[in-house]
Amino acid sequence: MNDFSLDRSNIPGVVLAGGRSSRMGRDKASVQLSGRTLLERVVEQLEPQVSILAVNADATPENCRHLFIPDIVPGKAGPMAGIHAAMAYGATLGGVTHVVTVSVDSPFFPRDLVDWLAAAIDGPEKIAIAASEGRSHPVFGLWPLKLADDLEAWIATDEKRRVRDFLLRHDVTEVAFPLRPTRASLLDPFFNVNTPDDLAEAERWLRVLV
Ligand SMILES: Nc1nc2c(ncn2[C@@H]2O[C@H](COP(=O)(O)OP(=O)(O)OP(=O)(O)O)[C@@H](O)[C@H]2O)c(=O)[nH]1
Ligand SMILES: [Mg+2]
Repeated sequence: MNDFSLDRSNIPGVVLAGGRSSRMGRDKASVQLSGRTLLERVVEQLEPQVSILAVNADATPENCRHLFIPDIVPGKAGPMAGIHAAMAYGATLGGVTHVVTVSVDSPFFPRDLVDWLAAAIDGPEKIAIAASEGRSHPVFGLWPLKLADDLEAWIATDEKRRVRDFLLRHDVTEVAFPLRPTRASLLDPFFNVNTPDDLAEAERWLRVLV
């Protein structure tokens, strides 16, 4: 019998806001979507879902008013470096087993993200990852702190450091989220703002949200 029970009241949240933003051409965290930065929107969406919130990147984002945790692995090593920093941060807090991560460039992610990811955790080494429309979104995950050492070793040796390759090593559950009804068509809640065109599309979605 599995007697592990995740403490839902003690899940820290980390916004991954690093990377190159090469497709956007400027730092995505400080890009404005209808008068507010992507970082502010994502922080506001995550804050009520977690016990404490931190912002992570390889370098401090502009005008960041939140608790900031830098990547420990240097050199813009990719999202897994941010997830590693998030795990290390979780380990500095008492009684934490899992930490949740979200991406700074997905402003419409679900308000019940953490509840549903948490419901899928049935062991201290289980990872839960979000999915929609049959695709997984592994940057939206609930990560066991127990995997921090394995992740650190993997980052040091894996050349590509793809999130999906790390997941292949571990016990992972995908949690499928529904599309969000709007006044227009259905919105994928994990819609990702990578380019200036995506930003214009996000502005259009904002106008039809209900
Ligand atoms: N901490 C940290 N986060 C990262 C790093 N690289 C990407 N991310 C985050 O991972 C998520 C997915 O990033 P992408 O949109 O794939 O890539 P990007 O580097 O931000 O942008 P592109 O250069 O256009 O690919 C976002 O939340 C990024 O902020 C990194 O080196 N460190
Ligand atoms: Mg992206």
